[in-house]
Amino acid sequence: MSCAIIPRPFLPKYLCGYRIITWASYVAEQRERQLEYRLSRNLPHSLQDHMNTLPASFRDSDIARRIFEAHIQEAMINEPRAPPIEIFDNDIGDEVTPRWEFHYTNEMWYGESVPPPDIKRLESCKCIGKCDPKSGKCACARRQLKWVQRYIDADIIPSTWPGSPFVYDSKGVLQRLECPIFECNRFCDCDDDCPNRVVQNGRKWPVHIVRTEHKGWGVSAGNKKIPKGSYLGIYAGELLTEQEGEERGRYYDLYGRTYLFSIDFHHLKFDMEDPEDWENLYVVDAYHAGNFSRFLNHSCDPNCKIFACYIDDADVDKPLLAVFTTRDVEPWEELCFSYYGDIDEKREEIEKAREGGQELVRGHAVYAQCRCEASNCIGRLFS
Ligand SMILES: C[S@@+](CC[C@H](N)C(=O)[O-])C[C@H]1O[C@@H](n2cnc3c(N)ncnc32)[C@H](O)[C@@H]1O
Repeated sequence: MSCAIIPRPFLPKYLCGYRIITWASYVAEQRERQLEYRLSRNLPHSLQDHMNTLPASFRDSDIARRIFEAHIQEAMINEPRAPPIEIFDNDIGDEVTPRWEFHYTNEMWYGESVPPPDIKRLESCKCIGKCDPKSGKCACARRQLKWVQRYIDADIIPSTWPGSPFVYDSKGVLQRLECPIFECNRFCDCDDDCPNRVVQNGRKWPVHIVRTEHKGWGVSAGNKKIPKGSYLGIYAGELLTEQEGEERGRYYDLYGRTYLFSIDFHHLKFDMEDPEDWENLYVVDAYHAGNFSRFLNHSCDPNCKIFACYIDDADVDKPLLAVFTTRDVEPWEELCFSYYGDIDEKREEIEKAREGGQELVRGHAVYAQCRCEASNCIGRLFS
């Protein structure tokens, strides 16, 4: 614990009547303040409302497409190195833009009864410049290693690992494709270009929103190959309690389209005697608010995955959902993740049910035929 900052009462110091402000005193004060965060009840909707009053001929015009792209660009203010996102005209279907039904945002919007980010309990490192994960002194490296170790103990990942305790290499490429990610945070002493700051520094790879043949809108890579382990963006949206997610889910199921993501990562169940007893606390809903990642379709042979990523909230139940590639992606290839999490586990579950004479088919519109076209497709969505 020698490097972790442990919150303690902070007593300001004075010199000749002037208050002395140091980085340590600044951090101590900031910890006592509430981090500004967005409330889902304040989601803007005037642009969508306005567009929806205009005739369909305008909404289906190139001007509408440009307005949508400008709306996206506006939300990219915290991603200075992110290439612009185009709504790609690939001549599939009639829609020129996605429906004007959501606010484009890269942020999380907190729903009713969701606690604000817990910054008081954040552990932070005291590294100078870039963190040296092998020094043994970096509190963030030690915290990451502690979680990696739990995966090793649970036999989920091999115990031999030639890399550093961080899950990223020195260029910010994700090396460990199984564990949650613990990045350095706002109270760490290290620089902004520390190799343990990737998600917080934003997307760098080009992606586009495209029409697909059978799955509505989707996301494709741009004109560059994207290497395995590259960060693409967070699955942004409203952070809701499980109860609210369930209520909304009932409508989405009937409607046949859902943007709900349950925060039920493996590591959250580690302390449970029986993981079946575990109860989900939060979900992310990208229906009314979200970014390009709300258009990521499901594939039974995915090239992306969503990882739990912790930055400025010490509450382990409220990670950011960070999308990374899990293999090299060709230029213009569609980007997809598995809506089932571990698709092989799901495949086994379906096989077992079939052997037992059961079919896991449910009634609502959302349990549709999977159109991912993978050779090992399991056949249905959300079954
Ligand atoms: C998170 S949204 C993805 C974006 C969506 N395609 C759109 O146009 O907004 C999830 C919905 O996309 C469709 N979808 C995603 N993956 C699919 C697949 N493999 N096969 C068929 N439909 C899919 C389903 O309607 C699903 O409810």
